[in-house]
Amino acid sequence: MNKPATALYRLPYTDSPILIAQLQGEPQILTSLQELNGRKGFVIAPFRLTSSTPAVLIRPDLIAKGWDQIHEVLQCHPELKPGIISCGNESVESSEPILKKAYEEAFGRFITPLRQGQFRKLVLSRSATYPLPRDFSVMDAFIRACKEYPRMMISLHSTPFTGTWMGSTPEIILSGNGRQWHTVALAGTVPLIEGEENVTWSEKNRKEQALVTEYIREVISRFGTQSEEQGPYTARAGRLLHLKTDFKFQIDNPENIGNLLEALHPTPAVCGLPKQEAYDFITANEGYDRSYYAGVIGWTDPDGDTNLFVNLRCMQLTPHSAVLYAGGGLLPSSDPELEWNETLHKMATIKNTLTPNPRK
Ligand SMILES: C=C(O[C@@H]1C=C(C(=O)O)C=C[C@H]1O)C(=O)O
Repeated sequence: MNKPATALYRLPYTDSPILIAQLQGEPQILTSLQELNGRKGFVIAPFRLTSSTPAVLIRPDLIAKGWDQIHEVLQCHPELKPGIISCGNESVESSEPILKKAYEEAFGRFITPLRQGQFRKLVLSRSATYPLPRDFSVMDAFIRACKEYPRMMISLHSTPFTGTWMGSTPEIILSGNGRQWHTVALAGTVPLIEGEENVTWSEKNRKEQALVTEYIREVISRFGTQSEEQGPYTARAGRLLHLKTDFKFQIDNPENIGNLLEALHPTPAVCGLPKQEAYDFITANEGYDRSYYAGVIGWTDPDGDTNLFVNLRCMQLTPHSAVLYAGGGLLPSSDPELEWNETLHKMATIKNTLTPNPRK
């Protein structure tokens, strides 16, 4: 029998994780984000829906809140324990020079149409595979991520359809309840150096983020009333800084947030502009499958709180390896070396949780 579908997550600025588990049957497969209208559960949706990467909804047969309750539940239901413990020793590590060469080639495919004016922005991403350290415990990694990244949403989810993923994302796609909703335009990245959060943002970073703001403003104007905008301001995410604009808005019918989600996802923070063309271009030219990276994860409840995030700074776990994912927004002025370094910095967010003594 398959292991039950589970999701363990910790919201930003809280210290109380939540465990959701479906005890009977398989999670529901969704054919679009719109199908979330009126539905409750933990969502795992890919960047692009395919038959091998469906969107799924974990039905909350069991909900445990806080470590005490979670430990109690795991004692009664050991089958819900996140199961990956490393078997070590497989040689799975991707070679960095090979990865960099593939990235530079993809960069070349992306930058040409950007410079020809076919796109205003394109997000280029990549993956890298690392062996899991001997005795790796995913639960320990989750706890380390919770401690290390108090401002991020930490998640660890596993279903027979989607596999096991862990991540620390800084990006809300949609949160709220009743009529009050919140989303963000998050883009532009620099490393945090000696804790200094007061940085001057380059023209490229400001432009990149402004394009996301413009897009989200337009989507909200179609769905919401009374939108309030705050930003852009500098927001810390682990050892990185981003530019962020908050949108607070009202919607009349929270039953239909699936429609809004379908319109928002994927935003130009992970895709590009114009949206559909960028989406098709990325699918055809990025050179790998993003799978659940840059998709949507989180809790949705038409009668309570909804907290949905973009699945970033994440990895897929197998018994031997972790596949890490990261990307960044390209504009016509982008430089390949800087963009490659940005993917290294972003990957380090989740890579640092693999071992007990990460790089400081
Ligand atoms: C694409 C990622 O992050 C997104 C892209 C950013 C950028 O291009 O600067 C910044 C934050 C996120 O919206 C990622 O983490 O992989």
